[in-house]
Amino acid sequence: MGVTCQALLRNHARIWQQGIEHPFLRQCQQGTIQPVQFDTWLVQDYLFVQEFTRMLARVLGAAPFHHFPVLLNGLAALKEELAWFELKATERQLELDVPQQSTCQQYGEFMASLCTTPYPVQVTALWAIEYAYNQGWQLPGPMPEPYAEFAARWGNPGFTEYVNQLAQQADEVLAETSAMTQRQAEAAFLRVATLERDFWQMAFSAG
Ligand SMILES: Cc1ncc(CO)c(N)n1
Repeated sequence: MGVTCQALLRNHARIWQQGIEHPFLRQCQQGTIQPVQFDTWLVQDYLFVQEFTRMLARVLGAAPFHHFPVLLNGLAALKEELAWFELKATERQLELDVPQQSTCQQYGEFMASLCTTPYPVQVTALWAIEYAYNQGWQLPGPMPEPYAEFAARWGNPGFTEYVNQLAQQADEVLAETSAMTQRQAEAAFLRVATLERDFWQMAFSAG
């Protein structure tokens, strides 16, 4: 049996769950997260999205042409998302010109390293990164203010549809690739799950 996105989730359910379920998200849903924790996440995630945008641009550069529409939609959405982060930071009076914390830096280095891997590995990692936030922000259930719009950003049906399209594109190329590349895609998936857990923990430990 070849690797598919569903198979990765099934075979690594526990480590995946650790990447998408965290006290940080639970406490957002309960309204008990501390401002310093939330603000640390907000600023570091803005820095993350800058690196993630670079990654998506490189994935586009490696993609077959018929995958362009979905990836270009993703890039356009990130343009809007970066501006939204800047607005949220202004509202909360947060300084965005700060260093990346170690976990954010490690995540950035991982995303940069993907450019030397075959496209099926890159698109699997891309799907996993987006699906982690899609599930992570959705699973706790509706969030109270001021967190509702954060949950809606990654939990909304349009974003869910985008993530499903990424899974389809990943599955298509995974089916045609070598066993070695499939193993590399699996390793990238596991690395995303671990980095996601670490990223929540980084913010949760702030203050
Ligand atoms: C840490 C992290 N993972 C994923 C995304 C996007 O899906 C994000 N904004 N931040």
